[in-house]
Amino acid sequence: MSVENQARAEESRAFEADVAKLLHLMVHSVYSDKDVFLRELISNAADACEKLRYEAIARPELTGEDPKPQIRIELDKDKGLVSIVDNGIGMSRDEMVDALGTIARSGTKAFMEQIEAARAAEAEGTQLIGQFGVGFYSSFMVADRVDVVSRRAGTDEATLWSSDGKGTYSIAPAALEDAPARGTRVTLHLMDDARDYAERFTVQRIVKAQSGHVPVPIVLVEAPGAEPAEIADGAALWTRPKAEIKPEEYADFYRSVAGQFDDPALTIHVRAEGRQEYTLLAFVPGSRPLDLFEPARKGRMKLYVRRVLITDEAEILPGYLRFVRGLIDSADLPLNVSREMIQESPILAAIRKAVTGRVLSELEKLAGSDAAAYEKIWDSFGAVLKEGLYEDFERRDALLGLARFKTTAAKGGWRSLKDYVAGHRENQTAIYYLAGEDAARLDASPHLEGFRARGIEVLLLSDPVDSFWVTSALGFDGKPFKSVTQGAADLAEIPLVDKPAEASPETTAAVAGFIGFVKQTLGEAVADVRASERLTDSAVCLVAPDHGPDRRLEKILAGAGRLDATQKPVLEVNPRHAVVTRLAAAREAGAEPAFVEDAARLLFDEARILDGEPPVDPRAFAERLARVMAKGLG
Ligand SMILES: Nc1ncnc2c1ncn2[C@@H]1O[C@H](COP(=O)(O)OP(=O)(O)OP(=O)(O)O)[C@@H](O)[C@H]1O
Repeated sequence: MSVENQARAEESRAFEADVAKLLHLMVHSVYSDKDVFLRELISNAADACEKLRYEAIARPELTGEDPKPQIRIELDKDKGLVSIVDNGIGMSRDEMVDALGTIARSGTKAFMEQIEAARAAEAEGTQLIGQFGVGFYSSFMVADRVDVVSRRAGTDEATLWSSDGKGTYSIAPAALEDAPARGTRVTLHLMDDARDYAERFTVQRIVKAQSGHVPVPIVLVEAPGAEPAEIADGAALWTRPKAEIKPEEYADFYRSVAGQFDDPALTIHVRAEGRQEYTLLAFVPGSRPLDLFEPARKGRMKLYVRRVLITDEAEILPGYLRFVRGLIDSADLPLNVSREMIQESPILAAIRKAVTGRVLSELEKLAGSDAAAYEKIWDSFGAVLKEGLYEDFERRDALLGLARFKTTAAKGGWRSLKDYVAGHRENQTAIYYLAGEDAARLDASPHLEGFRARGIEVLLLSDPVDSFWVTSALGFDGKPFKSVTQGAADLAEIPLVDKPAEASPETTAAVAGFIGFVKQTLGEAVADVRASERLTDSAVCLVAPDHGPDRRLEKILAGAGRLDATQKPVLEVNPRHAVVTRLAAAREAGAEPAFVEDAARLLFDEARILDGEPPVDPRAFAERLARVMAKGLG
């Protein structure tokens, strides 16, 4: 043996820091339902079989005389052992070090953060945590030692990985007679309180409930030397006729394919014939997966070609549908070319298009038939779907039709644009919106006063993505989107709800003079100062100039360094407000100019504060306020 090989022969290694942390959490278990470890190991075994099925197309010698994929669960009650054995692709020594000593999956990192946050807050985190699968490491919830022996297909080397989950693992060559002829054996040395998992009935129950539909047959060997008995037939669920599949079967399959624990909110199972022939089995999850807002925005759809798994992260659906889980099985794609070539095939491009359209039309159908179920989906995934409004020009109208909004009239519920337009006021020419941080705060914004007084509904847009699409969308049903914080509000044509229609009272000469004075005083700080049409109760507010970007969008762009200088705002003054009319009258009557100037600057700062910004100069603001109050007290 060479020196180098000797050094590689047996080693003890420390887990990557994140793995150690995850293992610690696993052992001091956060899961109430420990059964999940079996599902995770079976799913890894099935993936390994499917990977081999694919590699064997180009290299049939890899499967040799044992072409039929199989997962075997072996129990040894006396010794407290349970083993999951597969004849899949197997792992080389290096692959084992990579796969079983690090965390590759982004969802797992998010999962850990979630647990830690829940623990820090001493919150009831387990409910939430129980919704996510965490892979191989979950074995350590039930085992105090895990041995993995693996032999990669087509090689004559086997490796043994072993760990007690306490910070280190060992890795060493294994004798071929101790390893499967091909594939992997994972052996769990069960903890005393987990010995039940070596019982036939327990295992059968769990497999039936969680893994009955994995596309690889599963056999059970209930004791050393016993005859293997099939407990799952490995028939791919999606190849069966829809009418024969029960909702529970779909739900089980969804859980195993999506790694979720809930029920799907929507199941789509279609067999397309004609120009492209494929089967789509897709699910909208019942709750948000943890990696939903990962910057990579990766989808998790599996791509099969005639039941051979090509990849489990195929880019089949656009980024804004990344929450949809499931698979496509195509009959037309070529199998004997590389994965990359399959993914670049024009046939797949056509399938992508058709499948995206199909998912959207199924969502629309649900919105029509069961509004409450659809709104629940919107609650979870609306913010993601809205990304499509600026990314997918072709489907923008369909997406606008699917969109739901909080509005000033919706009383906490959701409104569609169709309903908004149907309820529009006489002479109303636009769909009005207000964008900002949270819907409740938006609802209290002074900009809405004039709209409320006229019974005009305003969309309250509080998702970060809103400011992006709303400025590029052309409109809906012929009506443009218009921000209530932008430009002059031409509301004069729309009658007030409570009072008889009347023109706004003439701005008196004194008020006009005062507004001119404010403008002169503020000078370069504002683009303009004008009498407001939109205010009824508040004295002042800030708006964007007629042709400038919405003020919130402007803040986002400036924050991201994509806008050099922000535009100056327009200060709108309510000519009917008591403070304004009395200040105007006082000025006419010869009040001290310094006092009126203080008041003018205070009004500007008041408008900034209402917009969530600090006064221009907090110290000067405090001094002015003190002077004006002192004067008020006589
Ligand atoms: N039975 C097995 N055969 C071959 N490789 C395996 C087997 N079990 C685990 N692995 C390897 O170990 C890796 C880590 O497994 P783990 O269950 O932690 O996450 P994962 O399977 O990648 O994630 P997911 O469960 O989301 O697919 C796998 O990606 C795979 O490369």
